Amino acid sequence: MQGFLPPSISRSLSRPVLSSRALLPIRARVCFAHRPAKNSQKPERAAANRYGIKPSPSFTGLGLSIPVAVGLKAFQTIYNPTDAQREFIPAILAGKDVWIKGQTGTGKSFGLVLALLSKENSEGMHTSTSSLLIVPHRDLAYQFLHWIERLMHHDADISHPLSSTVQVLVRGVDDASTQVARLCETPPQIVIGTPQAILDVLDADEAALDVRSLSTVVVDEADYLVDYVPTEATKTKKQQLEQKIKRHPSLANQLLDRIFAQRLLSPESQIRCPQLIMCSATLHSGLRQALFSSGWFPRGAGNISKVKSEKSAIDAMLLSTSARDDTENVLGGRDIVHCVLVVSVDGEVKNIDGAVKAEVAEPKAEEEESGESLETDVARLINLIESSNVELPELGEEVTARFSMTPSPFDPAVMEGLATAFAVDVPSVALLVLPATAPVQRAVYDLRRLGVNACGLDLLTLDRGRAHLVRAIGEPVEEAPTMLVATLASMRGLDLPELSHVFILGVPDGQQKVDTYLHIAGRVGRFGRGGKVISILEERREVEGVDGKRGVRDEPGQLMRILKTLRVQPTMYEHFN
Ligand SMILES: Nc1ncnc2c1ncn2[C@@H]1O[C@H](COP(=O)(O)OP(=O)(O)OP(=O)(O)O)[C@@H](O)[C@H]1O
Repeated sequence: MQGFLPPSISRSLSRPVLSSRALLPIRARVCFAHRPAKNSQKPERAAANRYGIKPSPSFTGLGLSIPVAVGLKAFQTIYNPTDAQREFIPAILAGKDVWIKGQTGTGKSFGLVLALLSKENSEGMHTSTSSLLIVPHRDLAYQFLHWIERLMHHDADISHPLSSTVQVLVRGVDDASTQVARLCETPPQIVIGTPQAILDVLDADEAALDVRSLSTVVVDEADYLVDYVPTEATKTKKQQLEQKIKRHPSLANQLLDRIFAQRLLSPESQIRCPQLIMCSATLHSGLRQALFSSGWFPRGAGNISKVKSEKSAIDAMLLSTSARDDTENVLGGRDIVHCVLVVSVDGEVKNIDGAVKAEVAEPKAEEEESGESLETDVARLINLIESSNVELPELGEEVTARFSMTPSPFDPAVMEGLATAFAVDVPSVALLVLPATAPVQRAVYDLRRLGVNACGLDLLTLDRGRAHLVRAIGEPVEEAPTMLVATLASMRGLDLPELSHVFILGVPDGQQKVDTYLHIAGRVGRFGRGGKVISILEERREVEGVDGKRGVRDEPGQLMRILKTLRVQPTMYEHFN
């Protein structure tokens, strides 16, 4: 890292100036040369002693630092790296620019964390920030924070504060000046933030986060954050998009332009800039072209290690019907079942035409096995409604009062269908994904009134929200099954281990509908687990447009086109046969 530092900062470093890139073979020695003097025990041994175990050689063999490999013991299901992690972790540690593409839920983001923590000195205090991790939304930032806390601060013995390892920059929690003060007081090894919040801090005080001292910049969910023109767009559409991007570049583009400003100014020179890592389940050729011409990478881009992991780590996890390398639309998860429910104008809920019976018999709820049917489900639902807490304390009295007097934007029949499907099938936690601009609180209110234990997805402030990150799979849950409500803008990349069902209201909107569906569906079926994705749609109907013209809205038709691209055949949701 120090190779990039301005002389003033390099001089101020108390530790020896060594390049992590050049010193991979002696990484452990470099990493631990800077532990606090009070601890004379060799850091490798100290870290291993905390658990009385040796870290897995399969992880340390990749160059992960010993404390990180030991910290993995806090994750009781992680024993060996995936093939993809085996490929990209050494590439990152060697300082290469890397693009990582692989199915949802295959450990890309987690592997990134392991690599970033193993770069430079992962223990003790830091003089400047070495890694910047750019994420699309705050909940993903908190998920990364939570992983790092578990990996590096799992033990009361650890003397340095979490804020010296990692800090989060997101809007709506602290203002920029508080964040600046915190960064100056304790420069963390890693900063995780949304583009907007990082730009806010840079505008408030550029020195608080010196981008020239960064050794690594990571963009997670890169295709969501970075501007690009899809190759399949028509010529006119391409021209429109190119102009729009020129006039209004995304915040991530603005941030990356700022970080790589020197290289953009003199592309021919060999100015050393941070290594740049792009990661997503969907890195299309349009984005790859945009990255090649962005100027952020060194000319020629011969240094890029392209890691494409569909076939390697996760052979066992490929959805057999949808592993299509050519379209780049690959669904993670072997056992994801896709269901589509259509709600008619008069409120009837049924499976979409063409849905097939589930191939493998699903585990049946006790009451179904005893011969009871949907009537029992409905009775259970009515019970839930009667016993539900309609005071909605988390929403506040004022909001509750306002909602009780205003009509809901959600179709009541659709919400009822959703509540029934939830009541009859969800054992623990489900996620409801709304369109990007839909009001989350209103959906929570409507669902609560239907007896659903709903709450807005919030991994920061709600204890029970955060609990969903921590709880181990299969751990008994005390509270009633929960429906976490999020929008399309806030679900990318999230990993909630106990999630079994994702409900999608309507058809994913936006430019890349197929990708969006794939990312939503990818919240379940992670790391070999199963799951159900249930879309709830209005039946095809005539609607009046904003211009007063009448048209047809055909949600079932639109969704079937998406599923066809993914080579997915909808499965019957048996409760609605
Ligand atoms: N080597 C491993 N062995 C077992 N489990 C792992 C391993 N690496 C990661 N995991 C687990 O896999 C889950 C998914 O990881 P992660 O969120 O990194 O996937 P992802 O590929 O980034 O997904 P997405 O594309 O949706 O962002 C996490 O619960 C993580 O703890």
